[in-house]
Amino acid sequence: MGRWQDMDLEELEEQYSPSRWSRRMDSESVIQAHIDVTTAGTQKAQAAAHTLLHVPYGDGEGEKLDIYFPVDSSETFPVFVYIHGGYWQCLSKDASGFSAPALLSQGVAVVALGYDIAPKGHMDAMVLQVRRSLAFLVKQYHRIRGIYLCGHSAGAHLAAMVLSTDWTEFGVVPDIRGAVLVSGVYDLEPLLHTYVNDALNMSLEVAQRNSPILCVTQAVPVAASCEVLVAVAQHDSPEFRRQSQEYSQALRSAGWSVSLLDLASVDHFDIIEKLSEETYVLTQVILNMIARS
Ligand SMILES: N[C@@H](CC(=O)c1ccccc1NC=O)C(=O)O
Repeated sequence: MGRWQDMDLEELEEQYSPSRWSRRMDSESVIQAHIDVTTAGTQKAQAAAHTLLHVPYGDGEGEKLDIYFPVDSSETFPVFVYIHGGYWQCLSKDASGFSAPALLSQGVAVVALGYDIAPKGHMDAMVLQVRRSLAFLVKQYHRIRGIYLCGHSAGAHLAAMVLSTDWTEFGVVPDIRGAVLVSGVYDLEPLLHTYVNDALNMSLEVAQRNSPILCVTQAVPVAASCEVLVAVAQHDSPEFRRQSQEYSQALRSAGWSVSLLDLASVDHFDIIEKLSEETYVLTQVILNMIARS
């Protein structure tokens, strides 16, 4: 595979269309199945768990989050914060609670973040929203014992941007002990030339200042205690796989503690859907990460 700069537009669009790389279903079906499975999984989780839904973390309509409490929530508990994907233009927190059953049973709370997707939301605003939602959480809930961030696809991009946050203006430094970045995009520039940018309407400047690979911060002692897991699917496109490799390397070079997880036999969608299963390798890796720190 050549450099993205040398690809023609058709090839670039193919590389940045995750659904075309699934071996399970055709493009349209795999996206529909993803929406169906994550929505149904979230409804099931909400029916079974003690929850606080639609908690506002700001004044905006889309600035809401859902909290799923673990079975025994009398003490402090670790919190798994999930940021959904959908190329910053689809999906919502209402399809973001499917991992809760597997985590709640192990004493981990789950928070599903909402943010304003495009065309209402702009890239700068989405990044600010997820940062503010974390500041809100730690100010509001004192029973949090460590935050474990997780994002899928576009959500992994937003989670990665959280890692490069200068918290001074937020009045609080969240205790982020782990980050699980699943099938993400860390350099937005190639997207400028694809259909993905039709709704986002990013300029080169916006794409660059919101590209995690261009704003990797030197790991400070507090960040060194934060473990980063960059996960990518065997059936992600070569460009998605390259982005994960390059971003994990960039973080490592800056002193972060990073593991690159190349997950076999999954694609861009079931790599995250399977977090509903307790025995799935990524679920186990996340639970181990939380248990260790
Ligand atoms: N049009 C895209 C859709 C897509 O990328 C997507 C759909 C649902 C959830 C996550 C996605 N990818 C990244 O955020 C595709 O071809 O797969």
